[in-house]
Amino acid sequence: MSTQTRSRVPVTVLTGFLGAGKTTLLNRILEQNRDERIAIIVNEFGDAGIDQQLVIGATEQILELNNGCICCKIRTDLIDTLFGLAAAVLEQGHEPIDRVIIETTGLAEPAPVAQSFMVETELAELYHLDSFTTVIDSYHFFKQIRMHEEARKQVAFADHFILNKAGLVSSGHLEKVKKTLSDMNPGASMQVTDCRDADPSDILNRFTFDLDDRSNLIKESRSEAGHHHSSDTAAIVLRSDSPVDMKRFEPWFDELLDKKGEQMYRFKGILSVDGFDSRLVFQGVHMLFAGRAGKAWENGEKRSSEFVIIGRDLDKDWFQTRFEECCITERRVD
Ligand SMILES: Nc1nc2c(ncn2[C@@H]2O[C@H](COP(=O)(O)OP(=O)(O)OP(=O)(O)O)[C@@H](O)[C@H]2O)c(=O)[nH]1
Repeated sequence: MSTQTRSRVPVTVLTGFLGAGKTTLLNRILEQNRDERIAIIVNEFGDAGIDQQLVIGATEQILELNNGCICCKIRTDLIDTLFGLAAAVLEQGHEPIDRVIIETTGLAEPAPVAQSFMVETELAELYHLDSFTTVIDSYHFFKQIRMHEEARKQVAFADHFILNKAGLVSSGHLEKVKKTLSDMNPGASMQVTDCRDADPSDILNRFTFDLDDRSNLIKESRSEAGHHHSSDTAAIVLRSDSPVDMKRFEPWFDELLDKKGEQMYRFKGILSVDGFDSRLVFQGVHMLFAGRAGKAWENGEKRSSEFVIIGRDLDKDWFQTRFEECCITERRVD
């Protein structure tokens, strides 16, 4: 490793399809590396800032690049953010940061992130791309690579794979996932690790990413005439300031998973539930989901709910109407 390499700030990119386990892995790294000053850059698909609320233990400011995919119009925002971080240290005397971790949206193509470092030579003088770790949802893997070009590109671009959710699949299934990954990207290393227990030293300071090695993929991505997500993929955000009535929400949600689970690639919600003093946080991928009690509402704090769904053929008006029907807009007098 050259002296120049050591003096540059390492940048780790966490990619992986929607719901693969990137935020879980990021939280694990943050919990285990409390001594480091880590700048976190997250970006989300759609107009929703829920991810920021799901990242825990972050000591640093989370820089969010919203309203788009990192590979589309906001690539300039990423470059500006990285220059801004460096300027804060070099020109404004802020304490130096030890590393940057970028968590891309599950629908991001990774090539344009690397391209920023290739094109912006000044950026490459300040930062060193450490690795592109792609988190694999072992359970939904085959469905995702069959249906989504973005998932295939994330596999092709990785220099390291984390095979997550291995506990949800048989050993035979897991072997097939491994074989497919090494056929698709023979050079990348892989490990089977639950993101909740991952050892950050397996992911950070790998310095295995080689820009030259990926230059063909980067060129390919640039030469594609415009970049398109699977045309029917969209994010909808449902909001309400009225408390959610769980007696109405639960049956609707069950019906939703049953009838529209296939179309719902990813969903996350933070709800203000009638009669509960804490937020209800839930999230899922297709038909699999989990919920928990989140942060308590402060006295006098404005309570509201947000439910984000990324999927295909989603009729926003229908979802919003049905969601509002689950909320208590006025007290009924029995
Ligand atoms: N069973 C199981 N669930 C997991 C594991 N890792 C993560 N999850 C769950 O999978 C869901 C998605 O995890 P996230 O870490 O939010 O995934 P993500 O890749 O950040 O999702 P997006 O940012 O929406 O693309 C959450 O409900 C997690 O609790 C795992 O190893 N096993």
